[in-house]
Amino acid sequence: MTPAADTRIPVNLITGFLGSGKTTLLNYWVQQPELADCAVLINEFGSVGLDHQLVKKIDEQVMVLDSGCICCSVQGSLASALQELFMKALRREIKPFRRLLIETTGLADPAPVLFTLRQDDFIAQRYRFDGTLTVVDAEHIGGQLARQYEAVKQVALADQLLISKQDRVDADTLAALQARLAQLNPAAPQHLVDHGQLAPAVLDQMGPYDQERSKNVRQLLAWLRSEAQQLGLAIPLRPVASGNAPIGAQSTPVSAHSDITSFSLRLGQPIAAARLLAAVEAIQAHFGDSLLRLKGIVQLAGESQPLVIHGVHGQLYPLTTLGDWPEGKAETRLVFIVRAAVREPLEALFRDVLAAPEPSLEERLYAMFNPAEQGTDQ
Ligand SMILES: Nc1nc2c(ncn2[C@@H]2O[C@H](COP(=O)(O)OP(=O)(O)OP(=O)(O)O)[C@@H](O)[C@H]2O)c(=O)[nH]1
Repeated sequence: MTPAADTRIPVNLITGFLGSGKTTLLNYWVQQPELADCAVLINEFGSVGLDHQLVKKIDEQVMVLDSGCICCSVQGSLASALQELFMKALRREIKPFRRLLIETTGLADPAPVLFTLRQDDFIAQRYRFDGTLTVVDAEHIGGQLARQYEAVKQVALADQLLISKQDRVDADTLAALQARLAQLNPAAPQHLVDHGQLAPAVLDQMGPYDQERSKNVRQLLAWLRSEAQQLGLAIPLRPVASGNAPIGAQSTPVSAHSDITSFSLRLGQPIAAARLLAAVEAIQAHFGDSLLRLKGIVQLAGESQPLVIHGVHGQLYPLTTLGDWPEGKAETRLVFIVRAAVREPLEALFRDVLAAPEPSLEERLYAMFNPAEQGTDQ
């Protein structure tokens, strides 16, 4: 079939490690007129989905798949979600869409998702895979490539590499990163993305998806495995996919990312800004690299608007405002993605610092003039 005669809906995967900037890019894209007729499917790691609340244009075109990570436990749910979207558009329950963007979890392996798109007959007849865009965090990717096999695979399987957070690194670091990415994936063009801003025209440079290249995926994966073994990276075991669980159904969380876990906190009372920052600083200081990601919606004392908090490893980003409270409910909802080994002590420390009484003025002055004594009590 020639590309022009192919009327199937193009599907793009937007992948990239935890906190790399996928939702920020999607937020920009869903507001661009060129992408007015696209649908978005967001998959999240963890029990509490937040990303779909953070994509500004929340309407029926944005669908969340939160029953697990699509690369491991919920390939059946992915197939159901794709079917449901298609049937809803057919019944005019949602606007017909001409492109589908799937945001994977930050830990996803793109390969099984590609497999689902090709193997399910219903889907293969209605959707065509149109390539993977991998968002790469200029500041953190070096450490992620060294420690996480998922990050290496996301880069290696990309059709286009989108480098975010260039503002956080110097020119030499950026040049070294670009050379490293070219070494890992010489075929993928690289684009710089500034706070999510990238012209959606990159999507036109994708297709037609190179069938020859996709045949080489197996070869590429075999090469990656041997590279990873040499580098001493843990290769996640791939579990058997569970059946056709409906979207949002509670399925037993089977995950290939077994050394990583998530937990969430909901707090009904407003939090003092100083307490929240102290709690975040404490877990960042004590658990460093084991804290992969923190994100959430926060109800700060004295603030009527919801605020969005983002942390990636030891980095905390400036708080931003969100228009409305999700589901009209004012409460703090925080999601942590951490190495399983530290989950309990990290959660306990966070709760303890959050619940601690406000320091007195004397204590604050003392801490200010004796900074060396800070953080040495653990
Ligand atoms: N300085 C800077 N910050 C950025 C840039 N792009 C994204 N961010 C920030 O990085 C943080 C994480 O961005 P997200 O878009 O939520 O990342 P994500 O990949 O969707 O995260 P997960 O879904 O948890 O994997 C947010 O605070 C963003 O504002 C950028 O180009 N520069």
